[in-house]
Amino acid sequence: MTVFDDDALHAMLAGIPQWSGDSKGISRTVEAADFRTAIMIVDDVAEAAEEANHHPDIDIRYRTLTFHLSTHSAGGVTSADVDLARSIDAIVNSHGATSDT
Ligand SMILES: C[C@H](O)[C@H](O)[C@H]1CNC2=NC(N)=NC(=O)C2=N1
Repeated sequence: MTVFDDDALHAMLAGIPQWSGDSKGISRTVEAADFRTAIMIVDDVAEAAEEANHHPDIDIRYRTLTFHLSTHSAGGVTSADVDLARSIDAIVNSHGATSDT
């Protein structure tokens, strides 16, 4: 899988504006209504990750979740990360969570 260089990544990030990062990895932090909702989001993301065979690193702090995406095997950010970012955005939206800014 092709790793995005800085220019390509910058262009990709324009399509997933809630994500930021660099060529090593991208991340997004969200805040859920409560801890249970945060864990439900993690559970749904786990399903999406298994389906895609592509897995995020997830940091859980009470109701704040941070998702980190990179393609370990490729050593950078690839289209698999951008695809999973879009899936995570949809899941987060479906649970009414918002970006923690
Ligand atoms: C064997 C299996 O396909 C690999 O280990 C997959 C699983 N999930 C993965 N997830 C991520 N983020 N990067 C990978 O390189 C990766 N590799």
